[in-house]
Amino acid sequence: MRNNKYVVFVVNPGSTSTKIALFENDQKIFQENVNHDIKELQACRTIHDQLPKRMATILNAISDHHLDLSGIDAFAARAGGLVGLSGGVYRITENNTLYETTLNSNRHPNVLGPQIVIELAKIYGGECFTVNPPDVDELCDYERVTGFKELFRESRGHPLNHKENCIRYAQSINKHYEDLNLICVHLGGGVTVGAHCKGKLICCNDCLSGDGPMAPTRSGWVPSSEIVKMCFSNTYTQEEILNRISKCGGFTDHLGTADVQEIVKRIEAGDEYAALIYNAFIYQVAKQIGACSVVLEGHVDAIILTGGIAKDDYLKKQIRKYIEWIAPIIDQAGEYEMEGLASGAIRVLSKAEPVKEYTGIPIFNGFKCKGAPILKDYKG
Ligand SMILES: Nc1ncnc2c1ncn2[C@@H]1O[C@H](COP(=O)(O)OP(=O)(O)O)[C@@H](O)[C@H]1O
Ligand SMILES: CCCC(=O)OP(=O)(O)O
Repeated sequence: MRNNKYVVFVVNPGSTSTKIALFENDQKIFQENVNHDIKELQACRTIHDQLPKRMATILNAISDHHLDLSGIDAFAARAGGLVGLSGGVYRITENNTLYETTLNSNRHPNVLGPQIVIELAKIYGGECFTVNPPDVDELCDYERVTGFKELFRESRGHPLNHKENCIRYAQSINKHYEDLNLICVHLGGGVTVGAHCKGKLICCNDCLSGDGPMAPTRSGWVPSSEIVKMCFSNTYTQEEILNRISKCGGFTDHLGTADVQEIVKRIEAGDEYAALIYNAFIYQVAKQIGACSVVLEGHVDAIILTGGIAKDDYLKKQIRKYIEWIAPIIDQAGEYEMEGLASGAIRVLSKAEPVKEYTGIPIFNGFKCKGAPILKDYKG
């Protein structure tokens, strides 16, 4: 502690950026967002090969900005690559199951979070946590059912940012998150559109599995039979196809960049193909918002737009035309992931909330109804 305040350093490795921030209690005293060149990241064979670059970015920022980490209480990082789990704050240590699981996952750069904070804690001291990881799973059963009896849908997205945005919006109108029905739209390197029904994220696209709208670095939905044909064409490796779905599909595939500001400049300069792709993206996001409004049976208190792309005025103008009839649109462009990570760590440090230990046992263990296949037959 410093001056009776908890000191927490936050690390957020995203698909297009590394964000860091320093908090004293709920006061953010420093934040830096480093946007990486997507081609440079893709040149790394695995996500784990990105670690030295991301680590150097962070250590340079600490030294360039003379950040004082003395008396640090905790490091909090976005993590990922876990099985479906309940929401909350999870401990990270060098030999716990959570840490080991992220070492063995290559799905998204957020799996680097635990390694980064463990290294920082070795230098500066302090405990390590992650908060509401992307794998938090509160889906309703209808969301899980697919047309293949051995496959079920999982939730993988941005619950940290979704929930922090919903909580803050609820507070702004003197209500509780648990009293409202909200649609939260995270528009970042990955894109998720979720229906929050009285405090539970009951419907959300899995943005790492080709589900939902396309995104700067994700394919989104693509007809399955066409992908199957590509898989068996002897032209692509499994890794190449998976990468196109979850790492370099979407804007990167079509336009060679994940940078929306660059795409908007191209559109303004008359690039018709860039306009087609970006307008189709806006249409796909709007369509998913419509789907969420149906899930909530039309009782939608607000639609919250968040994430880096929500800063784009053109997108906000265009999307409004499709969705303004559903509910008020709340502009919360940017994100509250850093605040969500810091406040989770502080809740645990101050004993306002118990810390959880990750077990590696998935929260969903099969449908409860008579006649449903037993879980070992499913592949999530
Ligand atoms: N001012 C802006 N206007 C439009 N797009 C932006 C702006 N700032 C960032 N973006 C876009 O937002 C996306 C990254 O969003 P962000 O929420 O920071 O993502 P992540 O954490 O997933 O890397 C990128 O496509 C980036 O080009
Ligand atoms: C694992 C899903 C989280 C995600 O997609 O994050 P980014 O949008 O930061 O890539």
